[in-house]
Amino acid sequence: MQVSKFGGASVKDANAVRNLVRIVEGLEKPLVVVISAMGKTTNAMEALVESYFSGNDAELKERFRNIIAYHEKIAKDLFGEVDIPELRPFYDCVESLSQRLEQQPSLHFDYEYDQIVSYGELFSTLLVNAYLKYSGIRTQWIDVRQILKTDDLYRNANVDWSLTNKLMAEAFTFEEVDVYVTQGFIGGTISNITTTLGREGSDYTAAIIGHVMDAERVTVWKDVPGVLNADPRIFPNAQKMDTLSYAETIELSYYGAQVIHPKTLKPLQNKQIPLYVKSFLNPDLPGTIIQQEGGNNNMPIYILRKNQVFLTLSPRDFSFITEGNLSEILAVFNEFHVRINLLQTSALNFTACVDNGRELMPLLEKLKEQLVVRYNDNVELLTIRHYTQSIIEEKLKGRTVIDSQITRINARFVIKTL
Ligand SMILES: Nc1ncnc2c1ncn2[C@@H]1O[C@H](COP(=O)(O)OP(=O)(O)O)[C@@H](O)[C@H]1O
Ligand SMILES: N[C@@H](CC(=O)OP(=O)(O)O)C(=O)O
Repeated sequence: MQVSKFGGASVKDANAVRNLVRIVEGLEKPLVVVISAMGKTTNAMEALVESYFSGNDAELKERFRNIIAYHEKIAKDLFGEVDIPELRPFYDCVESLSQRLEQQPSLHFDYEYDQIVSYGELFSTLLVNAYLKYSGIRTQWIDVRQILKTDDLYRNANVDWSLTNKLMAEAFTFEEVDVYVTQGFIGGTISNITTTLGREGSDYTAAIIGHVMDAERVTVWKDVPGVLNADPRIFPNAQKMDTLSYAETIELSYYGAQVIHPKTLKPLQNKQIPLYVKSFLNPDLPGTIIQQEGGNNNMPIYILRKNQVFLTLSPRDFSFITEGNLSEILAVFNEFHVRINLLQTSALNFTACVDNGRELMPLLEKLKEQLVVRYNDNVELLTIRHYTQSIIEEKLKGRTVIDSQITRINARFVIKTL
């Protein structure tokens, strides 16, 4: 069997869904199709959670209406009308979200987040499944929360592999079914409480299913021709790489190349399942193949992480940074779920480049209890893999460098945002 994952951009409107159906028609069966929320729905869902949590009722209602109207328009464009039995499951799901939003939130933000944001994937899979069926494909919709089991670390849940193995093998039998349609990004605890796997986690879901079901291959369908040596939105001359090793790809995603979620590679590498990154705009093109032995090219690769904050922490009493206080500082970052993208230490300073998210301010408050905290926001982190001196000079021309870290393969620079 195979697994194909379609991200938000590939289901952003009715034409995109029709294109997905054409691709699915052409793919070898049996097949599991993993789908993300439509377009930018997860961002809209996050905004909905903010309104819900802050108790802003007017804003909540407005945001809810907009999300439903967006999905309804896609349904209307696909089916011509919305009052049809095929769309019943979708409307039941809308009703269930509406009822949840009527209730008072608990005090647990991450829990509430997962319960609400997960509707993005439920809506998209219900609509796409209805349209695949309507187009004559033998599909079945699967609620992934019943078979992808996790712990209850909301917003960043960990997979329970043995339970997931058992439940997926029981669910994906392919009896009178050619294509299962299921959700990326979300899972469920053993008590059936919804969890999520971390933003952009649908690639990871495809890899989990591929691993558990011993898939021949996993394909992620993107709006780019494959993995490029840079983000084409930032570096327009970016070139596609035909093959990559798992190891090189995991490095790229670790440093922040948005195209693949970093957790995706391990489940595939462990079973030597090839990962294809292909364009849903040009499905006949070969894309990038990621497997054990990738191409042996040393093409320079550029990864720019935007919206970073550069932190400098120093002990209050001039005591120097030791292994002991280092481990305490790192434990605080871990506790607040703030990922360190670049780390350096000196006698008196601990410096780190981190994402500028909602967890940052509470983290800084906690660190200030023990340390002097200084920070510089509005910075970016540029990583150049397989660099040369002339490439560094070219890319840093006119930029203010705040910090740098150079190893044999990577040159990394914290630079001021232009
Ligand atoms: N090295 C890269 N190669 C290809 N695309 C990249 C790279 N780095 C960043 N991107 C961006 O990743 C986007 C695709 O990934 P993503 O938005 O996560 O897709 P999806 O939401 O469909 O899974 C592209 O539109 C591209 O702008
Ligand atoms: N919808 C989720 C999961 C995801 O992976 O989406 P996409 O495949 O569109 O990046 C998110 O936006 O985080």
